[in-house]
Amino acid sequence: MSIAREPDLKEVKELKEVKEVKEVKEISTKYLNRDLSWIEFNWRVLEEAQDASTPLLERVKFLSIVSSNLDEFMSVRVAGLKDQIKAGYTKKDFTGYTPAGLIKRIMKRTAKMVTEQYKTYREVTRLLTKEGIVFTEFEDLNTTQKKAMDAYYHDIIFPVLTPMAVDQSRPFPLVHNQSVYLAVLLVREGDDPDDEPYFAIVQVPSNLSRYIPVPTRPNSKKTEFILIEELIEHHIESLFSGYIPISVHGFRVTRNADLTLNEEGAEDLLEEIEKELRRRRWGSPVRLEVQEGIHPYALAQLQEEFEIEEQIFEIDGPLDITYFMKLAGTLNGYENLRYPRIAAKYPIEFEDTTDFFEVLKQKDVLVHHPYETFDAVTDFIIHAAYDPKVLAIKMTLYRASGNSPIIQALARAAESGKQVTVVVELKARFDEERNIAWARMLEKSGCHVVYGLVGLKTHAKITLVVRQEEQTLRRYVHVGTGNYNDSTARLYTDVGLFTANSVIGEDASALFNEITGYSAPHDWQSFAVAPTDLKDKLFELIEREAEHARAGRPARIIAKMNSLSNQEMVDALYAASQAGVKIELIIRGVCCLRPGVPGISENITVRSIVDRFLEHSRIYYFENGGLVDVYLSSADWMTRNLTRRIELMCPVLDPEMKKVMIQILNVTLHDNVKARELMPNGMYSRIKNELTPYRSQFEAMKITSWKKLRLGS
Ligand SMILES: Nc1ncnc2c1ncn2[C@@H]1O[C@H](COP(=O)(O)OP(=O)(O)OP(=O)(O)O)[C@@H](O)[C@H]1O
Repeated sequence: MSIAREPDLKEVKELKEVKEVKEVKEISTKYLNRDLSWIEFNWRVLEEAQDASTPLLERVKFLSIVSSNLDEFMSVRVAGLKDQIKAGYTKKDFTGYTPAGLIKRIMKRTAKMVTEQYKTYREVTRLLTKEGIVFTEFEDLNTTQKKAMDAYYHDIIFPVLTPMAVDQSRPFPLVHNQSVYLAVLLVREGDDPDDEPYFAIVQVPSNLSRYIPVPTRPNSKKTEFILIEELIEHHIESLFSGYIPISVHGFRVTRNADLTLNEEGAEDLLEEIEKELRRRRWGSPVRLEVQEGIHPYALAQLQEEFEIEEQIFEIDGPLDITYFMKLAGTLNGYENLRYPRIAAKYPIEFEDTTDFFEVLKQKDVLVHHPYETFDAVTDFIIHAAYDPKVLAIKMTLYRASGNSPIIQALARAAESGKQVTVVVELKARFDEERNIAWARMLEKSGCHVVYGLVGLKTHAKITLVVRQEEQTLRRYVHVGTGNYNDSTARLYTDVGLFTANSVIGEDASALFNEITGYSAPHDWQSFAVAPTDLKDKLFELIEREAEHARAGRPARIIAKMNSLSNQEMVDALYAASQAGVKIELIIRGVCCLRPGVPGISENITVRSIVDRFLEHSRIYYFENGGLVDVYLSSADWMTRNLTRRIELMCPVLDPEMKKVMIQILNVTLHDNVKARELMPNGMYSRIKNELTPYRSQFEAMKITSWKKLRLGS
């Protein structure tokens, strides 16, 4: 008979460790990690670049997107984790990772991704060569071409270059964020070549094109280019007379891009942001990319300067291939290597009229971009700006295009005496500078420019037009899931609702009053707004489905968004799944929910579509026992959207337009070509079924009118 005894100290420790490991396992089997999930998203983008059925110049674009996505990920997410490590933070997140553990996993997976990306780069450039688009090395040019490139170097490049020596008297110069540099090792003429080399860096001018067109060879149809760094490298001696270059390799540093704003203490937010933007250029280094084969001495110099030991990528190809986007966009001809131009339709409701207001008095209009043109939105705002009966226009601006016709219309409206209020989000990441310029320009033309609420980003996309009609004032509203940006609206899928519904109009007024004034949180009639009540409203809607399921009534949730990473939202969905609700999630990017786990999430499926257009619309469907509710929203189900931003969820009340929203979801759910399903292990796999191939974005382009479409559910 064994006698029970207290475990000794060693055993207690072991037991504790086992328990901890078990807990971590339990936690990590329940949730997927946000950053690792993001990496899987970027792999899907890379797969578009690898897909032989993607037109060649589109593959070139996808390669560029992989790079720019990775740049942002490093400068924001990895930078954040490094900050946490520096601050001694060792707690695990809800997916079971400590910052140090997570960074290790991230590095392993991204290193593999970059290797794969450059393999694809080589394949794509090989295919481009076959099509007559050639990146040439200097040595392969003919005499005439060499002469032309010599002249280009001496006349255009050389005058702007600055060789920067690094020695005892000249410390390492400040290296710009994400700019390509050359690291040069030299020996003095006449010195022993085995002496310690001299070290210098040269910035590749970022205001000159990365690729330089080379004159065409006789009787050739080829379009040839040479990379600017190749030209500089070839002429490197011109910068160091009396010295012999022994090695030249590119490098690039990515810095922490987070703004640390003191919004409370800032007297002028605009100036505070400008100041921070200047500081951001010198944020701490988070990643070092070097060209493969870099001399160990040069690498050691860089490592020491940037204090980077782990986040180093050796690149077998040109650094920073984001220039591929511009190249693919500006190459003349080669239409056979691109997706055919999309013939975006004008929404039929507005087709035969110039009076938007008259149409909207009769019914709501829902538009689906880019299949229906964003011109309808721009025209609506221009129409409002010129309409003598319009008294006021209020609008939020998060990211506008370079030469935005909407901004011009707002300025014109203010100049003609209308009350124009624009909530410009100065903190929209990477668009801060542009937004500051807009804000100044709009202010000059007489608009009331508001920067939103302290500590919150205004991410809601809404326009309110107030119009004098006979004896009454009528409100017209546009609410969207995408930015008021006519350029990205051609590439991103989004929905927008135009309505004269008075309930929505009153809520829109109240929302602007909350943002621009001192109004207390509102009792919304139709909206749900973050950070005050959107999350609770979503919980309520999810729980209502669970109630329906428990009572045996029809219960189903379909939610389309870009990312799902808020733990409480994931838990709410798990609970609904366990109550028997059928949940279909269409999530393009990050998803922390692990679907298909028995007892936790077996009623949940998650699919992701990465295709020609960036899936961007946020649409939420609740079956509600048969009395379906459908919403559009600016918010993803991420903590930042639900707690640190002003976000909006608006119901689609018009029954016809509700049907349109459901059709959009149906079309998306039918995809069995570009859709991938998230597996319980966190990996994505292409949907395999016996049905006829159905590529939702291509089918959507064929739809002449979303209003007339009927699909089975
Ligand atoms: N077809 C595509 N597939 C995948 N990624 C794409 C595609 N087109 C563009 N992108 C990338 O998507 C990024 C924008 O995605 P994101 O969801 O962050 O948009 P956003 O407008 O910033 O979103 P938000 O509404 O949250 O502000 C771009 O920077 C671009 O690199």
